[in-house]
Order: sequence, then structure tokens, then C-alpha cells
Amino acid sequence: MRSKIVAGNWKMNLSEKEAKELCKEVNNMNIGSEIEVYIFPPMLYVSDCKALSSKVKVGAQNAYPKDSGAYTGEVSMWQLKEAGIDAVLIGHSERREYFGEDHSFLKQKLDSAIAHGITPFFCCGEPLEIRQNGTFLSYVKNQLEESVFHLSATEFEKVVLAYEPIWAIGTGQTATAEQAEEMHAAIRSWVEEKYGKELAGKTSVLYGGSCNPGNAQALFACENVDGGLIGGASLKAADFSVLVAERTWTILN
Ligand SMILES: O=C(CO)COP(=O)(O)O
Repeated sequence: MRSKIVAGNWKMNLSEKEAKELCKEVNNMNIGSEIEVYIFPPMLYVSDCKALSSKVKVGAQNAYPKDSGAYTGEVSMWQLKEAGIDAVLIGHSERREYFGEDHSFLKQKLDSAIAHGITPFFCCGEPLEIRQNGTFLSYVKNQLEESVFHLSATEFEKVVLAYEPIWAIGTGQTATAEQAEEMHAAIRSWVEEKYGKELAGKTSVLYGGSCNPGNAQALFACENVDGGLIGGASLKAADFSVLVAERTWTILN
């Protein structure tokens, strides 16, 4: 069946020392037998974290879609691959909002990640006004149609999807299990329409947005929620260790 994944997006936090320390702590956690764990440290630390990681996979929060050239300040997917990095975040709402990343740019990033064999975690999710006006399903469907559904089935197979409602990110206002399941089931149905039942059944769809030890069990127990993309709670070893623990996944399942 599909992979169950807990991924920590550290965003632009931690000193080098703190990042290495947290990386070691995550690698020493008691991780559930069927759970894959990823960390996404700031770019500066990805290689160090990769070197310190045994059972945990390491991804970058960003990368540029061209392989090399005059793109001052950027790091390419190709360079990440050369450095042994496993995954990359694409389409996070913070990059869409603060760095103007649009559908067509995200599409290029996705193509480049796949071409280089890096696992893309493609993020989608609606802002508060779209949640409130009730058009959130079509909003998220459009994000996938614009940047993801051009992929062939063989390419799409490599993608991990993450639903992160913007109103839940860093706000403490988590989506309820019902809200998450409604969206995740819809996402899986669109994947099925496009790529068929078998591939839809194999696609991991993670939830992100104020996920923490207090609400993770209810979210992870939803049929179509295959784990979490965790911000704030991934910076605290004590919290993150609960999210990756076997018992968080087994009690309600
Ligand atoms: O943006 C997120 C993960 O990518 C979620 O962040 P929080 O868990 O801090 O809400």
C-alpha cells in the first residue's frame, strides 16, 4: 500500500549547532516500523544533516529548476541530487506568497525534481477566504491541474502530495479530521480520475497545518490522510517523537 510519512519542515529556523543536534535526536527516535521520516532543514544544513542521518531521509525546502548557470543565489535540483539529498518541497504556500512562485514555475520545479530522481513533496491548500466562501475543493483541484496533472503516470508515481490549508499553518487552528478527510478524499478521487485507481491508492497525501501531538492521532487515523508535513512541532524533539511513534499510528487505526 502507500507509504505513511511524517516530515518535518524546519523552515528558516535553528542555528547550525541546533540543526545538527535536532537531526541527531530525530535519527535516534523510536520510529514506527512502517513510517518513513523526512526532515527538511534550511538549505545551509542539508548536507550536514544528510551526513548525520541513518534512518531519516533529508530534503531541501526549495531548489531551482535549471541545472546550472547564472542564477545567483539559487541551488539546483541537480546539485541536490549530486549531494545525495532525497527530497524537495515544491509549492509551499510561503513560497507562493512571499516569493511569487506561480503554477507554471512550480510545474518546472516538479519536472526538474522528477528528472533528477528527487522525491517532490508537492504542497497545495487554500487561503481562509476560499475556505469561507466554500470553493476550497475547486481551488485545490485547480492547483493540482495547473502544476501536477501534466505528469505521466510513471512520473506522478514519484510525487508525494501535501494538503496544507493556509489558514491552519502556524495559527494553531488545525483542520478538523472531517475537514482534512474531505479534502484528502477529494484529492485522491482527482488522482484516480487522472491516473486510475491503482496509482491513486498508492499516492501518499500528507496533512500539514498546526499538526501536533494533541491532534495528530485523529488526523492520521483518517482513511485518506497518510501522515503529516509538520512545521512548529517538528522543531521540538519531544513533540516530533510523538508524531513518528508507532502508538500514534496504531491506537486509532
Ligand atoms: O507549513 C507547515 C509545514 O510545511 C505547517 O506548519 P505548522 O505545523 O507550524 O503549522
